[in-house]
Order: sequence, then C-alpha cells, then structure tokens
Amino acid sequence: MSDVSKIYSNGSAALSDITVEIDKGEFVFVVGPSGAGKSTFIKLIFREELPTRGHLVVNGRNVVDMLPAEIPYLRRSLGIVFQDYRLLPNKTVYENVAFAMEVIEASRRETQKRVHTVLDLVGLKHKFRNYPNQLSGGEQQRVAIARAIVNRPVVVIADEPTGNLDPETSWEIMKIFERVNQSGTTLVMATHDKPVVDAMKKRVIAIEKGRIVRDQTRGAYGYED
Ligand SMILES: Nc1ncnc2c1ncn2[C@@H]1O[C@H](COP(=O)(O)OP(=O)(O)OP(=O)(O)O)[C@@H](O)[C@H]1O
Repeated sequence: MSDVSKIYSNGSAALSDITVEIDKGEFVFVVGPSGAGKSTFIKLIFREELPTRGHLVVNGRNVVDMLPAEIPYLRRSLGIVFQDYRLLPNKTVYENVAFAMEVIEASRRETQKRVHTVLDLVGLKHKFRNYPNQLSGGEQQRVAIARAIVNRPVVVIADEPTGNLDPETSWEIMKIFERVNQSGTTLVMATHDKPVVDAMKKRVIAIEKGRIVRDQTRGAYGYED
C-alpha cells in the first residue's frame, strides 16, 4: 500500500495515508482500538472496498485499476477467514471445502484428494460428513480455514478469526495458522486477541484513527482491551 486513504461515502475517514509493504511469507498482526481501521485494511486487500486515494498492489496485481472481471482471479490467490466462519449451512464439512475448488473447476479427483488433505491438516477429517450446526465454534472455524487454504492461496487474510472463541480454542486456530505460514503462505490477521499477539512474537502493525502508529518486527499487542 502506498499513500492509501479510505473515506467511506458517509464521510467517515477509516484510513489515512497508509504506506506499508508486506513481503511474501510474512506473518503480520494488525492491531488497534475499535474503529481504528483494521477491517477496512483487510477489506482493501481482497477488494471488498476500494481505496479513495493511493496505490495498492496485492500479489502483483494493481487492485485499484482492476476491472470487475479480474476480481475473482485476485480472490483465487487469497484465502479469507472471518470472525463468524461464514460456512454454508446446508452443505457438509466436505462440501463446504470442496465448493471452493468447484468454483475454480478443479477435477473431482483433485478436489477429493485436496479436501481430505486440508481437513486432515485442520484435524477434522473424521467430521467430513457433519453439517456446520453439528460443530463447535472452533471446529467451524477450522473448516473455514480448510476452505481458505484448499486452493493453495499466496496470502491468507483473517479478520478477528478468534473473536468468538475461548482461549484454548483460539490457540488451536493459531497453531494451524502458524503451520500454514510455515509452508510459505503469507498471513495477515486483524485481531484484538492480546494473549495471542503477545505470545507469537510476529510482526505487529498498529493502526489508530486510520494511521499506522507502530510497526514492529517481533511485536506485542500493546493495548489494554
Ligand atoms: N461501510 C462503512 N460505511 C461507513 N463507515 C464505515 C464503514 N465501515 C467502517 N466504517 C467506519 O470506518 C472506521 C474504521 O472502521 P473499521 O471497521 O475498519 O475499524 P476496526 O478497527 O476494524 O474496528 P473493530 O475493531 O471495532 O472491528 C470506523 O469509524 C467505522 O465507523
């Protein structure tokens, strides 16, 4: 991002003059008080929102000048995880993950192989026939992560992925993210989870009132909430 600002149509200035570079393979926490602009930062990366000003390149693609038809190609190179899981309620665990591969028209054989591999990685191979409402919150988030990584994205972005989970379950999620990152995937995670950020000692980008106020290599959370 280079001199990126985002002002919503109601005049709300969510981000102001953000310049930051995240390299391939990094693990980055984005922290800051409520309303600081963390979700907006994440939304710009997957082009859910467009910057009002500035340049933004994600995985070699200029997101600002991108044609609407190119957006799906950008998103195929990303895995996105939300606080509220966003699984399809009428599809099984297997189908939720396989669906992401059907969208890119992968073969059935490749899909089967990959879905089982990623469900194994998140520890849910044995629950592939379950529906989301038959799973705990932590299990649902693990399915969401499996879905996010099944197409081998270059970057995984996560907005408060442990926000609805208890501390122990949050750790399980973080261990999975760490493994995903160790395999070379860039990880960008917006979070309020102080214990997680403090323990993991990753790069921390702190945003306050839409501006970067801190960028540390092995950082801490640094807020009281
Ligand atoms: N769609 C929108 N329309 C108008 N204003 C918005 C919109 N989304 C966010 N904002 C405003 O932009 C600012 C930044 O919001 P953002 O959601 O990015 O913050 P955040 O750091 O993710 O907050 P939280 O930790 O509470 O999720 C806030 O003032 C918010 O009210």
